[in-house]
Amino acid sequence: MINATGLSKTFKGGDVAVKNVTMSVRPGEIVGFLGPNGAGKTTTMRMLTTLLRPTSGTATVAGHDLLGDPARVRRHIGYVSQSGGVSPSVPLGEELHLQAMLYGLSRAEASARTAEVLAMLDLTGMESRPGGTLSGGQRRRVDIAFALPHRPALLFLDEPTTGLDPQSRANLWDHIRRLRAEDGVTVFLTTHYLDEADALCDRLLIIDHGEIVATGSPAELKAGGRTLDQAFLDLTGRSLREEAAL
Ligand SMILES: Nc1ncnc2c1ncn2[C@@H]1O[C@H](COP(=O)(O)OP(=O)(O)OP(=O)(O)O)[C@@H](O)[C@H]1O
Repeated sequence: MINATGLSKTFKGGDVAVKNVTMSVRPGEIVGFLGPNGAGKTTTMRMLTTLLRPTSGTATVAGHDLLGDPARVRRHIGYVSQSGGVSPSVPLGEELHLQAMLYGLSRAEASARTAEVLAMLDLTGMESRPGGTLSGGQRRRVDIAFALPHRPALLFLDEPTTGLDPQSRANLWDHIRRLRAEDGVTVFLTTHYLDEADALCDRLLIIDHGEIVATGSPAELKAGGRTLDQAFLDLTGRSLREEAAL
């Protein structure tokens, strides 16, 4: 579903954010992308979702060439950014319907798909609620709903549960698992929560200073009786990244 070879990104001014990343995600997997602050997760995700052009490297995403055919890649993926995109004042049913039409669905198809997507995220009956009236957990479910009208095969989630309480996080994990089980959606997500990576993901990729430093299932990374937190710190060190960057 994702095959990337040698992906790199150097920003203007010479900041090398991602160095020679080679990775793959198989159809139907839920893969977690972990790394300290500033490690290169969002930059990699933005390249894989066509939002940022790699400085070098190639990738196939959802069956299409990232650099040669980005429009087709976009048609087959969904992307939920860290900040989401729910309007605080527009009723969410209206906004989702509009979103579906922007993806090219007819008015009737958009209505049917809106109802379907709201049901998938347990939001049925909330169509008339503006985003500003929703709880944090509901808002994240709406963010995901907005990424689904065109039935993407691959969903990118950038820190989907940051700021949610434990109940809302567990609830969102259930929804992500359901998307995979019932619709066959492959999921690639970033997270700083290692319990989330452990509970939700089939496989983890760990990035540090722009390079992949480990890959494996949670069980593989915990081999030798380590917790995932210990494994993460062993692989990426204990220095504080934000302070180091100052
Ligand atoms: N537009 C930009 N211009 C210059 N440097 C950038 C830009 N965007 C990101 N960077 C730098 O690239 C590096 C990787 O950033 P990125 O946002 O990908 O990290 P991250 O792993 O997603 O971090 P976090 O966990 O804090 O979200 C950082 O050093 C960051 O400062």
